Amino acid sequence: MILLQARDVSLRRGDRAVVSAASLTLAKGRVIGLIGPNGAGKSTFMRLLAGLEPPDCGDIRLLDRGMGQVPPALRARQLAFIAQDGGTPPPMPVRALVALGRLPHGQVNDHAARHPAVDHALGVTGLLNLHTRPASHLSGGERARMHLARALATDTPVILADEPIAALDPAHALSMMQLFRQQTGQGKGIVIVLHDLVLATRFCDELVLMDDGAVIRHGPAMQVLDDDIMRTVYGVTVRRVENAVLPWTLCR
Ligand SMILES: Nc1ncnc2c1ncn2[C@@H]1O[C@H](COP(=O)(O)OP(=O)(O)OP(=O)(O)O)[C@@H](O)[C@H]1O
Repeated sequence: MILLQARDVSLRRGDRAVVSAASLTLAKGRVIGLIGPNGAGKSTFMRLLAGLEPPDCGDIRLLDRGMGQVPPALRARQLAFIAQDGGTPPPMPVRALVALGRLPHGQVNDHAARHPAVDHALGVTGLLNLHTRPASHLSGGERARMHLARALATDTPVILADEPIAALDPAHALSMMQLFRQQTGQGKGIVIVLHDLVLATRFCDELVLMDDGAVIRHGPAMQVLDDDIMRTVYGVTVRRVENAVLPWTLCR
């Protein structure tokens, strides 16, 4: 079942084509890693996929409707978007902020804060011990987990996460990727913007590689990330290393 599909979407900012005829198909139970160098257009493409702004041309469908036809309240129950930089959160307790994820379901205040989905989201993101702390006091990594918890509390079939592990230490990055993976067992589809190509290769079913606004490759990681692409797109060479913890290293 296709949850989200973009076909040939483009967007200009000023006189620049920031996204050029980009396509992506997200099926139920899949994790797509959206990768590419800085400035490739990943965050802009994610905003289009999230319906936060319409493309200049091309078509985006969420479940069975054109994105423009999905009422905002329904979209909020079908798709959760975790932005790259959520900014400093308000000084409300973590639990109350995560409970805002119940808003699209019409649940507010104590009713929302006591909802089992909120406890579940706090539990799986490891935030139960911080749930009374003001959200504004969290570290960058804790904040990233809180934004995921809020998305999980909404319980949407589609999750779009823009660099959700950028601020996480290795253990939390791993557990966050495992958590995304587990969500697919519940039928969700997930698109994650990632710069960590090791984790992208390990946890994503498919990679979509952008460069200069365009999707230049998509498919299984081993097909997308060959030495030629690493050199031409990322400007690094890959050196294979025998008997090392990682079997390869990157060099400039
Ligand atoms: N409002 C804007 N006006 C003009 N150019 C913009 C605007 N917003 C983004 N851009 C440009 O569009 C390009 C794509 O930006 P985007 O944030 O989508 O890239 P990205 O792949 O997510 O990058 P990163 O990995 O650094 O987060 C960049 O060159 C950026 O400077």
